[in-house]
Amino acid sequence: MKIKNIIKGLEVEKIYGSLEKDIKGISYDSRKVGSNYVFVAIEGFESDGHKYIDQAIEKGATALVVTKDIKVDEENITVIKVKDTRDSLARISSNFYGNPSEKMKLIGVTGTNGKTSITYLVKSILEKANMKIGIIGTMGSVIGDELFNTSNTTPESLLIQEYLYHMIEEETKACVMEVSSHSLDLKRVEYCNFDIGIFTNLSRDHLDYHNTIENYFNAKLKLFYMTNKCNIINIDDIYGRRIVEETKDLDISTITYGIVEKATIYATDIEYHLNGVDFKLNTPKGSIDILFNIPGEFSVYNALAAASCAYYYGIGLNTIKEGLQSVKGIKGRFEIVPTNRDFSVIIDFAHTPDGLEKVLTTIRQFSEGRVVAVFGAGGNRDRTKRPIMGETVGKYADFLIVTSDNPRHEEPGRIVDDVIEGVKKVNKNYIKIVDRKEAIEYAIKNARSKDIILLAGKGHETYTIIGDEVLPFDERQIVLDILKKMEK
Ligand SMILES: CC(=O)N[C@H]1[C@@H](OP(=O)(O)OP(=O)(O)OC[C@H]2O[C@@H](n3ccc(=O)[nH]c3=O)[C@H](O)[C@@H]2O)O[C@H](CO)[C@@H](O)[C@@H]1O[C@H](C)C(=O)N[C@@H](C)C(=O)N[C@H](CCC(=O)O)C(=O)O
Ligand SMILES: Nc1ncnc2c1ncn2[C@@H]1O[C@H](COP(=O)(O)OP(=O)(O)OP(=O)(O)O)[C@@H](O)[C@H]1O
Repeated sequence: MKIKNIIKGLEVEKIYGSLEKDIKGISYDSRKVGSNYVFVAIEGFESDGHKYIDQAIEKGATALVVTKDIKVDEENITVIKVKDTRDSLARISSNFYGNPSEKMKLIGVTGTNGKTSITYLVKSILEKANMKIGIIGTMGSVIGDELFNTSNTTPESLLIQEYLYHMIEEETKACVMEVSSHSLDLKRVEYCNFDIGIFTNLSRDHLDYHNTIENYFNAKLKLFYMTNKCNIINIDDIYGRRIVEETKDLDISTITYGIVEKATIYATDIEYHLNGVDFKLNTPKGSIDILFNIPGEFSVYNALAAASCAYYYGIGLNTIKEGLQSVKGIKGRFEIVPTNRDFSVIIDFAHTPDGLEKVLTTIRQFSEGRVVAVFGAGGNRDRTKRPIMGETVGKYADFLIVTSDNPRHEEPGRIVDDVIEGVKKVNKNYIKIVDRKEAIEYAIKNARSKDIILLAGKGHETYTIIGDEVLPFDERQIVLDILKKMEK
């Protein structure tokens, strides 16, 4: 594609050199530049892409997108100066891949908790309506029948556009994408043509990045100004109500969902049990009973969000029911590990104070024995939430084993101590076992009849991150190995 076509719609300050060159690819990482590429120099948090321009040229870049004045051989290298290279990366990536989001139904899901769960529920319902669906999110990206692992929940704009392009090639009709607050702030989803935006909830998280809850909220709010057709909002959440208020003059539809406040789509007759939750799904076009296989009130909210999306697309109640009921579980979300013992083990991805509260209150509803929590907090991520997580778990669990969870570059024992600060305020029944495998072993070896052991934080992850190393760590397998060892 010619440079002049790639830069269509780009807000350009200055251009040096020819726009007639053919471009074979785009990269914002000098190490990944190939022959006849555009290199986009980004001023990041750790480093500055402008420092790597020589390397990018050596590797074959023939065009540069920059924010700073630079000196290069203008005969051979085209230089495009812009105000914002993250925004420009999104624009040129979308152009390069033929603006794929305009050729499909794109659904964005944002909020602190529930994003991944909702993407899988939406996929299940739309598939029952015979639509081929792609996913972009924490558990990787689903394109056709393949799963591609990504390190971010919402990848960089270049990768998003590339994935959407491949989805179109696979004749995918819709894509449901988790939209993190970081991605909204860092313009990864700019120029994505969203049909629908879904808001789940907002609670304390990522303050290492956003500093204040208000900034965090404002980042999320951006999505609801980007959608073209419909915003789907959890009206029981205080921030959900703010989004409805702030966007009320936009020329798009709003569907609210909830259990408490008056909503367009709502649940009644809710009956909770350990293996799921039954409820009546009410819509302006009628009601239907749902037997949902993931327990907890939070699951009702996730199901309502997915049902609202399907409802907007005119999918009938019976198909919505079929789609919701055919989800037997989502990996690492309230996943019950089969132990064949008189105690239970549940793996759950809860890693925020709110997520932990939701999963523990759900367990509390059915527990006949003790609730034992094995959990920790991630390293190099929001430190302020650690004691709050500790206090939350301290409130709801009978016994706590505080351990590691992806320490990254931090000293694991110190992270555990940060969590224990909060635990101590409300509960004295805890121990510190920094090694997570040993912590799980302790919980299982000391389990009593009817105990429910919650392994919180890792969810679907089958690895642990220590320093820069990603080491195998599959809690399902670890539990089974410990049980086997105990049989000997
Ligand atoms: C804070 C943050 O989000 N940082 C993201 C950001 O990095 P950065 O801009 O700071 O990059 P940098 O290291 O300073 O480098 C600047 C530029 O120089 C380039 N470079 C660097 C070295 C070199 O040799 N050559 C070169 O060209 C880099 O490619 C980059 O373009 O841009 C990078 C490229 O897109 C992202 O990978 C990176 O995400 C990091 C890995 C990250 O961990 N982000 C987390 C916090 C995140 O985004 N999380 C959210 C939410 C998850 C949740 O909900 O829990 C997510 O969506 O995943
Ligand atoms: N609607 C919800 N409200 C509160 N907690 C929830 C909700 N849905 C799920 N959870 C809890 O949060 C955990 C993470 O759920 P999920 O992966 O769907 O959220 P997420 O927003 O995608 O999180 P992340 O972006 O960090 O992956 C679940 O394992 C569960 O404990």
